[in-house]
Amino acid sequence: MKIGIMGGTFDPIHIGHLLLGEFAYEDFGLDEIWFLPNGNPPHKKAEDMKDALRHRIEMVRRAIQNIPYFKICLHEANESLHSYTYKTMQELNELYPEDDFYFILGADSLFTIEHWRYFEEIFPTCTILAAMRDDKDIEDMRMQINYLKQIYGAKIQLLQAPLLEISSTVIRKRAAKGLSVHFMVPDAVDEYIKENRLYVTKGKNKNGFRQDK
Ligand SMILES: Nc1ncnc2c1ncn2[C@@H]1O[C@H](COP(=O)(O)OP(=O)(O)OP(=O)(O)O)[C@@H](O)[C@H]1O
Ligand SMILES: O=C(O)c1ccc[n+]([C@@H]2O[C@H](COP(=O)([O-])O)[C@@H](O)[C@H]2O)c1
Repeated sequence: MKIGIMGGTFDPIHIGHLLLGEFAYEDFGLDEIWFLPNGNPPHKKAEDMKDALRHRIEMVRRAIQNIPYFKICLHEANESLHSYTYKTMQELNELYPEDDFYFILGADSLFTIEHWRYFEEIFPTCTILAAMRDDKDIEDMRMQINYLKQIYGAKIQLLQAPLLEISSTVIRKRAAKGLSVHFMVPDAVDEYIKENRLYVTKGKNKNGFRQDK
């Protein structure tokens, strides 16, 4: 099978993530997309992420529940260990030797990938599908893709999905102010955020969720 891996913090999952999954699925003829919530991402503050994993996972579950080719992969769902993409991808290749993996990411991730742990070891494990995002224009993307291909022998393809200026940060900020996040997240996620009062209180709330300034 051809499996797309949509890795993220998903704090919360939003329609930008889902559209990347959908376009990767169609344009590259993938069989399944696995949403991979990271447990304890090394690049985000541990104290900010504490206790939030359960909610992040539940929001992913609800967002994808009616789409048969979208699955959740809990390989990194461990709060007490840092999750590193090179390690996860090596392990997924060992667990599923018959399958081909496609790691889906946005432009911001493509431009910082050289700062990831043992990033060169990611390239033999998958094809990267890189989508445009925000301020990066297509020429910058093409140059970065060619650079990573030439220097590291990476397999990278441009993923052409609709440009959406949407981020989990904006959603958290709006929810914190009591503003609507309707249409930015699926209805089931919107309801979950409201029911659990995620992102709402001043300082850190009882769920340990981040509060953005
Ligand atoms: N609107 C978007 N367009 C393209 N790529 C996106 C978009 N939102 C997220 N991504 C990509 O999805 C992956 C997971 O993103 P993540 O879960 O960190 O969401 P985020 O919106 O970037 O979160 P935050 O605002 O908290 O940093 C990353 O590779 C990121 O580049
Ligand atoms: O392995 C690393 O060092 C590493 C550093 C930064 C990000 N990542 C992965 O990149 C994906 C997108 O990350 P993020 O921060 O945008 O949610 C997600 O799967 C992270 O685990 C991985």
